Amino acid sequence: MVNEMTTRSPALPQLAPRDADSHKGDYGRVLLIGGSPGMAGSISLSASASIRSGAGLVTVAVPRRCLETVAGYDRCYMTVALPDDLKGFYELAASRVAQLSESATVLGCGPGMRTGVGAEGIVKTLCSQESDKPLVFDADALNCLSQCDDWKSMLAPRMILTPHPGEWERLSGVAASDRKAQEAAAVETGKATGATIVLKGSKTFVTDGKKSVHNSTGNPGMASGGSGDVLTGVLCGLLAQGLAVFEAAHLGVFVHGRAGDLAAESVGQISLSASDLLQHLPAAFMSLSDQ
Ligand SMILES: NC(=O)C1=CN([C@@H]2O[C@H](COP(=O)(O)OP(=O)(O)OC[C@H]3O[C@@H](n4cnc5c(N)ncnc54)[C@H](O)[C@@H]3O)[C@@H](O)[C@H]2O)[C@@H](O)CC1
Ligand SMILES: Nc1ncnc2c1ncn2[C@@H]1O[C@H](COP(=O)(O)OP(=O)(O)O)[C@@H](O)[C@H]1O
Ligand SMILES: [Mg+2]
Repeated sequence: MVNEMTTRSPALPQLAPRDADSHKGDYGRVLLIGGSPGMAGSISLSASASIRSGAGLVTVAVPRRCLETVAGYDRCYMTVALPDDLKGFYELAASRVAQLSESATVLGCGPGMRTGVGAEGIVKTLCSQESDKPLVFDADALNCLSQCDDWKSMLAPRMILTPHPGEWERLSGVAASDRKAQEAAAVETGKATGATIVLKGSKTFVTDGKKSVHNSTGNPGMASGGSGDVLTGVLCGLLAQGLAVFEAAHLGVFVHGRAGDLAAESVGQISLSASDLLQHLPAAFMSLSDQ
């Protein structure tokens, strides 16, 4: 059980107003790593969401075979091709990721990446970096972590993990059907590692072991492929603007759900797609000043 006495539920964080003479360099450089043949759209959704969430510059690193596809989805991010084979990232991709991450201020990894040797190498490389750079792990980055016996020892306070209940079951060993036990495991993991866990669902739970909050926005129209990929990008965008790790997660899930609620008003829950979430992020951010 999540103990109300041991975790605090904080107020919704805010982004600071932009200085009139600020420039893109002031709003962070996001590097997103993921995608594979057949799942090129997932990492593109993340990257577009980072841009819509205020990141100054966004670069997407994808398997070489996906580069043109991903580049064709959106003109606003940059793309980098990594070594690949037919299944996704090749082993040599990890050292290239290490180089690329030097010039990034925020890292996001996992959507559509698959779980081969190359992907595992990337996850291990990112975890082993001596760095304070915020790092978001989603989808197949979490599945790669779950294949490491010592995955908890690889976590650090700079990290946000965004599992859905199936992914959290793979990691924590707690059944997806037992929501309360899954939330308790998230609190324990936050306490033990300092990482922030975003346990997704209809009332997404955010915890770093000291502070916890249940999200109040969102609707079942968001139960559609790619919704979580968008969240990954939103979180990276907020981190790029300097929000602290837990605060970015708290505000990110709220804005993401608000975009879903605005999208549902526009297209209905049945037709709502992850692309609609992207389109409604601007109105969701504008609505924050009404809070
Ligand atoms: N357009 C794209 O290219 C897309 C690619 N995607 C990628 O597809 C790969 C596989 O991800 P999936 O999440 O589909 O596959 P998973 O096998 O991780 O998750 C699906 C299973 O997890 C469990 N689960 C999920 N949500 C749950 C919930 N709320 N409550 C209980 N159980 C739940 C269920 O057992 C479900 O069958 C990832 O790399 C992901 O990023 C998806 O994001 C969909 C869109
Ligand atoms: N019934 C629901 N109510 C509110 N939000 C939901 C609901 N179903 C899904 N979502 C949200 O949609 C996202 C789904 O994430 P995920 O399962 O990772 O999707 P994908 O991997 O397809 O992108 C999460 O942010 C989750 O909170
Ligand atoms: Mg997902």
